[in-house]
Amino acid sequence: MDKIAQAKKMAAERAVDFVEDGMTIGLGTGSTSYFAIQRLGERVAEGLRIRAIGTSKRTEELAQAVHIPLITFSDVKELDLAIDGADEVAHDYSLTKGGGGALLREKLVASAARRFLVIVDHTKRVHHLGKFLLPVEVVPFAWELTHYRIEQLGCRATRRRQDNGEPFITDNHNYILDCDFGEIVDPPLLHNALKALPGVVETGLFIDMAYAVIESDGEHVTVEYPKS
Ligand SMILES: O=C[C@H](O)[C@H](O)[C@H](O)COP(=O)(O)O
Repeated sequence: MDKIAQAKKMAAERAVDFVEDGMTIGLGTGSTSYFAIQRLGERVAEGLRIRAIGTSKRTEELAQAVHIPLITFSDVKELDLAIDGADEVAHDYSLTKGGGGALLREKLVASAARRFLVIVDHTKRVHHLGKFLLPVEVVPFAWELTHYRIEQLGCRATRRRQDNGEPFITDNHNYILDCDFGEIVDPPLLHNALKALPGVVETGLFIDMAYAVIESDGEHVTVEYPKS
């Protein structure tokens, strides 16, 4: 396992230490969350009783494969904990998410969690967000108009494609526009401007959501609590 994968694994496994018997858990999407799901599966095999909601179809499949019982928001309206990765973490703990296209479900799940644990390797830390293109989920109808209006806000936006060249379609049957705004110095301002556009479903900006940021460089793990 390379150093970055080791860092992701260490951060993910530290997050799973927060999980207690009987909890309801939001399961993130991506290569870092993968390690959390695997570790949770081990603990479930040892007798831990949890119920979980996945943030993508891929995550639901991974959870089922390790026998984590899945529920839906018809069963609960609040989760004890959500664990998820991020594409960037800024100095003010705002996040960019959606590199895997799961941002809408991820934001819904994180917003329902009493504590949202962000798990990252050290390469994800930045001063201001923006090196990683900002994913914005848009409805397919009139996406060209939404694309135009988003670019009018001051970015270059590209509709995400799959490896085979076809448009990437989210689990919610929408498109993703990857937006290059340069350095994002005021994430709430940008988020609000994007959300005001008809056709924008959600942005990958996660602001004031993290309860803890758990970071590893593959040797050490640090836990920061932004809200304390
Ligand atoms: O849509 C994907 C998610 O926001 C991921 O949490 C994010 O892209 C980080 O993924 P990874 O852990 O693979 O770097």
